[in-house]
Amino acid sequence: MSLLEVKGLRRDYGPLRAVDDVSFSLEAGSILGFIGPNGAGKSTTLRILATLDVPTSGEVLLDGHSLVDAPDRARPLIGYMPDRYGTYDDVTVFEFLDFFARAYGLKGAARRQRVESVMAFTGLTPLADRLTTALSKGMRQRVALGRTLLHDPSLLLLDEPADGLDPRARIELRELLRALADQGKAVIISSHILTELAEICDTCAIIEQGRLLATGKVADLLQQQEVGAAVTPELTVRLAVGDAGNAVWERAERVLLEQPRVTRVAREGEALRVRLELDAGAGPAQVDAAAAVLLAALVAAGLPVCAFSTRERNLEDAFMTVTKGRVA
Ligand SMILES: Nc1ncnc2c1ncn2[C@@H]1O[C@H](COP(=O)(O)OP(=O)(O)OP(=O)(O)O)[C@@H](O)[C@H]1O
Repeated sequence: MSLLEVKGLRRDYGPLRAVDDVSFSLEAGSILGFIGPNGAGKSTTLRILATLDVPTSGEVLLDGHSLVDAPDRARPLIGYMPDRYGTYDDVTVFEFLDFFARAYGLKGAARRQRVESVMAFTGLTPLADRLTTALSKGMRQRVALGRTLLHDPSLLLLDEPADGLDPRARIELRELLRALADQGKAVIISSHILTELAEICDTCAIIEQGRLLATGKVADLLQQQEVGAAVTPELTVRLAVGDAGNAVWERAERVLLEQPRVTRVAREGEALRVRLELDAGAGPAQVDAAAAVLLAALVAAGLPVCAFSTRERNLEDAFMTVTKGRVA
């Protein structure tokens, strides 16, 4: 049996079905990305998994304990970080974590040791005596993550933890989450920042309007979406235009739009983004062949191509295909 089993979860708010027949399972040591646009039902699902809300119907088993029938048994196994978390005024990082360690019933030397080990893991030790209100968002978020780790839970539920973090803090968060998974914890992380989840997660669940549209390993999800759906790779073309101006860019756009597989050309700063449409099931070889035709056409027209690259299909493309582009 998996560490977490979610079966037919539903949550109605009056006439609104916020979560609609959601089922998935999660193994210890793995990271699941929960992707969906605003209002998709991510927070509601995570709140139910955190035992802060009860489902209208369905069942959740955590290590065999029902979250619905025996939430008290399951709670010690859960660490939950909501999308909005606060800290207290006039409290240092150490005091904040120590306060929650007391709340978890840790005592004496064991408590101090636990707080110190959580601070060391999250890189907060040098900031132990800083007021939490004086920290950057990335550091405050680490304090919040540290708080969820104090009782050494088996399942971590992190609601949009990467939201508002700068790129460096995101990379550091990713490394922390990977280390936690390596310790055997199961992690669910929700986000609408798709590309970032692709690098963090082992598996992904795409949710929209309360329903799971696709679940699976990130690599399988990408491959599945390519089978049966038209493949729409993008190319980036840069021209050594210098001061010659718009005429050259416009000529390049015209040449590209005359090519059979090109569906869209857009100028983005000093580059052209070119969208191709290939037949269902097309692979990297077909993308390369189509790209070679375009490059030859540009060069034959005497255009000064200085860079030309294809973009790999990523999780964002899979998401757009699954949701049929209804959401951004
Ligand atoms: N307590 C509530 N009462 C009524 N409706 C609610 C309640 N909580 C959530 N909803 C509605 O349920 C739907 C799902 O909301 P939820 O917060 O789970 O989405 P989400 O995917 O987490 O989105 P976001 O990224 O915006 O937080 C939304 O339509 C929301 O308005």
